[in-house]
Formats: sequence, structure tokens, C-alpha cells
Amino acid sequence: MMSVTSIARNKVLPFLRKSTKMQSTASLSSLVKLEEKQGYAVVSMQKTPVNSLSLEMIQALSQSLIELEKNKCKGIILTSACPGIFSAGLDIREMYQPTDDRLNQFWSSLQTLWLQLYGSKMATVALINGHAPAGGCLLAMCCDSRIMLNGKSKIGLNETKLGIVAPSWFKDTFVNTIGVRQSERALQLGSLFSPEEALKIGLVDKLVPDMETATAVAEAELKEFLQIPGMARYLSKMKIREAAIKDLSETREADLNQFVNFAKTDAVQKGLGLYLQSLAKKN
Ligand SMILES: CCCCCCCCCC/C=C/CC(=O)SCCNC(=O)CCNC(=O)[C@H](O)C(C)(C)COP(=O)(O)OP(=O)(O)OC[C@H]1O[C@@H](n2cnc3c(N)ncnc32)[C@H](O)[C@@H]1OP(=O)(O)O
Repeated sequence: MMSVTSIARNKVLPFLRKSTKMQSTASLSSLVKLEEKQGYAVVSMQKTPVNSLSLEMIQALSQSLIELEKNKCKGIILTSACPGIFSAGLDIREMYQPTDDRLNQFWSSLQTLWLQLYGSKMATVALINGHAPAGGCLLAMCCDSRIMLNGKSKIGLNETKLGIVAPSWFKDTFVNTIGVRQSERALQLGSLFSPEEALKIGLVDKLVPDMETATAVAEAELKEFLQIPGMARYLSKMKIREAAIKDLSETREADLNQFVNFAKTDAVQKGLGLYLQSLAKKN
């Protein structure tokens, strides 16, 4: 098995682990690119056009983290290869008129990815090089630090604008990042923030003017985290995150049932259908 450190610089890592529920190696590796750098890896989402988090995309991200941790990778920069978009969040088509089996797999895979990334022993930096609504914002918040490209992109948990409700673990991640009051307001309003606004409320840590600067700043940020003794850094992170992680770990089944029942209601299905139409009409 190839290790992250043994592959040639910038070479794409194949996905090697097999699982009955997981997609094939070829389909997963086309969605996420892993590049080895000196002592860390860049994880680029490359599901065109908008890195929507479909079941396959979620599993590809999960699989990447499994491989990286197995290969003793110490840190990652999570970013996007899609111009102008970090991630458009959950693939709305997964929730619209789904089959029960697929909807279950979809949500359960998302729970797994959140538990992996939010609780990762690796140091994690999100390089948010474009829009990051809802699930895209969640992915970024799972990281230890967020660098955002300044410009027209927006970031936030906009679920209520779609007539859906961010689950407790989305809320916990938000509260742990920006605090209770800002979260209460932004969750209700489904606020999407400009990079400047996101910086002001602590949703992102640094802004960068262009991609060249972004890469350098993200690398420097990751190195700062990696200079700290790993166990001390990880256990300190867990002091903040462990309650939320424990909560979902202990209530996964109930959370899954709640999501499935909620997603299948007529009101939610109608709302998602209209939202999909409005996205399609734009083009
Ligand atoms: C009682 C309590 C119980 C609680 C339990 C229930 C909990 C349920 C919670 C579920 C949580 C959901 C979290 C989410 O992530 S929902 C998704 C939210 N995402 C969005 O709102 C983003 C929508 N997209 C956009 O705003 C824009 O696309 C963009 C990201 C700003 C990019 O704009 P741009 O102009 O560049 O691109 P287009 O809009 O033209 O899009 C290109 C094509 O991509 C399709 N698209 C976009 N986003 C999505 C998406 N999220 N899922 C699927 N498809 C998407 C779009 O339709 C275009 O497709 P087309 O080319 O075929 O027209």
C-alpha cells in the first residue's frame, strides 16, 4: 500500500480501502484529489461544478481522511479545485424525492465524515476559495483554522432559507466557532456572510486577497499548528469539541431517524423542489 509520504510530490493518491457500502476506487478518486507536500497533504474537492456533497462525495472525503490518518499524515489543507466555490453544501438532490436506503446512507455517511473531521488528530486548515453555504460552511468549521479568499463569496449556515433546520451538531459546531448569540441570530436568519463579515464574527480567521497569497498563508498557518506537540494540541482541541462529538456518537440512530422523517415531510419536499427549480432557473 502506498503511503502519503512515499508517493511523488503532487501525485494523486489512489483510494485503497474497500468497503461494501463505499463507492469504487475510481469513482471516489475522481472527486477528491490528494497531493503530498512536505509533511502534510492538500485535499482538493473536485466535484464540478460546485462540490455539492453527494453520498459519493461525502464517502470520498471520508475515505481520504482514513487513508491520510492511516499513513500518519500530520496535517491537511482542505480546499477546492472548482473555481469560485469551496462547496455548495449538501447535494440537495440527495434529499429531494429520495429512496429510503439512499437517504439513510447519505445522512449516516455525513455523520461519519463530521465525526472524523471534527475529531481529527491531524491539524486541519480550510482554504475557503469560494462560496461555502450550509454543508460547505460545516466542512470549513470542522477544521482548526479557516483562511478565506476575499471577494464576492459567501459563507454561513443558510438552511432556514431552504425551509430546513440545521441539526444539533451543525449548531454545536457553529456555536463552538462563533459563540451562542451570533449563532442564534445567524441560524434563524439563515445568514450568509461576506468574507469581511465572517472575519468580524470569527467565522473565518484570516482573509487573503488572491490564491497565490492564500496558499502561502494556509501553509504557514498549518505549520504553526504543526509546531505544537501533537498530543497537547489534539487534546486541547478535544476540550472544546468532545461534548458535541460525544453527543452525536451517542445519538446517531435518533439523529438519522429525525433527519429522514423530517426530510420526507411534504413541506420539506415541496420547499426543496422549489429551491432546486430556482437554482436551475438562474441558468
Ligand atoms: C426538527 C429538526 C429536525 C432536523 C433534522 C433535519 C435536518 C435537515 C438539514 C439538512 C441540512 C442541509 C445542509 C445543506 O448543505 S443544504 C444545501 C445548501 N446549499 C445551498 O443553499 C447552496 C445552493 N447553491 C448556490 O447558492 C449556488 O449554486 C452557489 C453555490 C452560490 C454557486 O453559484 P453559481 O452561480 O456558481 O452556480 P449555479 O447556482 O449556477 O449552480 C451550478 C449547478 O449546480 C447546482 N447546484 C448548486 N448547488 C447545489 C446543491 N447544494 N445541491 C445540488 N445541486 C446544486 C445548480 O442547480 C446548477 O445545476 P445545473 O447546472 O444543472 O442548473
